[in-house]
Amino acid sequence: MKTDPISFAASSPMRAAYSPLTHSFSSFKIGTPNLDAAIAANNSNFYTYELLQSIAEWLKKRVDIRPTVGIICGSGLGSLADTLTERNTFPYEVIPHFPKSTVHGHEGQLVFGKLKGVPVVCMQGRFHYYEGYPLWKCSMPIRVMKLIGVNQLIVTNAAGGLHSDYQPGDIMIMKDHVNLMGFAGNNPLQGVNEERFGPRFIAMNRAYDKELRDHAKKISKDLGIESFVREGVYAVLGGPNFETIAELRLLKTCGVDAVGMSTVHEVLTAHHAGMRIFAFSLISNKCVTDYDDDYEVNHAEVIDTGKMREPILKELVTRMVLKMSELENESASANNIDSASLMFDY
Ligand SMILES: O=P(O)(O)O[C@H]1O[C@H](CO)[C@@H](O)[C@H]1O
Ligand SMILES: Nc1nc2[nH]cnc2c(=O)[nH]1
Repeated sequence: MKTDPISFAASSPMRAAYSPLTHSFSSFKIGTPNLDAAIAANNSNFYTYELLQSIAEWLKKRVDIRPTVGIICGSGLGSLADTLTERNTFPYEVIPHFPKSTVHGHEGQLVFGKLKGVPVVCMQGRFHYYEGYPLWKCSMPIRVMKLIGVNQLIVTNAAGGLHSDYQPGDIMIMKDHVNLMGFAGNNPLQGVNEERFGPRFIAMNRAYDKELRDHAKKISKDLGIESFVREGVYAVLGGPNFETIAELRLLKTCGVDAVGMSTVHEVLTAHHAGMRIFAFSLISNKCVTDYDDDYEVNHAEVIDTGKMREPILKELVTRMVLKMSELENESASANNIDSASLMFDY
């Protein structure tokens, strides 16, 4: 049986309707006046598997490169995509059904190309909840990437440094997150589950791949940048305002090291789809937790820190992509050996 939202709604005696206003689903009994029209209108806001497949096919028809690694560029980090060769760029507004990027420092385009010969696809600009998009819409490109063949994802963001030792310009490898929006009942995986991507309930303790984190630490040593590479916990808030002092003090007592307004919805969607994930924050500003401190964070500073760290981040991401490609080749040949030995067993 198909499990996409529209066929589910059509086959269920109770029907689920999505409200774009509250970003929530509600159930109605069949026979409610105007229900079919309401369902059609509301569900047209939800991407079915088939619609996502059609977006992936649209892209595949226009580009020869078949990437297995995806990269999401955070605020001020879009230049990571400039390193790509054999580039093929699609502004979001030309891709069918894609939202538009509205934030300064997010170019708003999908870039296919090669990094030192490895095929990759880059989101040069992402979607945030505060732009007015529900989380499932913000993370839709991850599912499109999956359907194109991406199974490893590098997620980057700019974040405020809450940990007392963190300085602007530090790089924090994400080992975990606190999903504050999820605490409040807002999650990109809400609604009818699409089993073709992943199961209804997912464990999160291994979402941030340990092996990839270890490789990133090793690469940081090789690059001589280990003195400003940290490992920590990121918390997501809805934004667009930066945090109050009281909020930051609360988060600090909860073990949060860095604060941002993105990434978690993408990680949830990617992990649900079985992707291997490496994520890091560029600490773009300090978080003020002292009422006597007059410093005020601003978005321009966030972007400037990204520019300042551009060369080293490009190098880190390039080396991680090469490592991820190597790991994938190793696991592909291990699988071939496994299936060959199975053939002998029989
Ligand atoms: O998380 P990214 O997209 O890097 O951007 C971060 O920077 C912006 C605030 O300056 C917010 O969008 C925050 O989430
Ligand atoms: N929420 C939040 N997001 C950010 N993005 C960059 N800096 C910050 C910050 O201090 N707080």
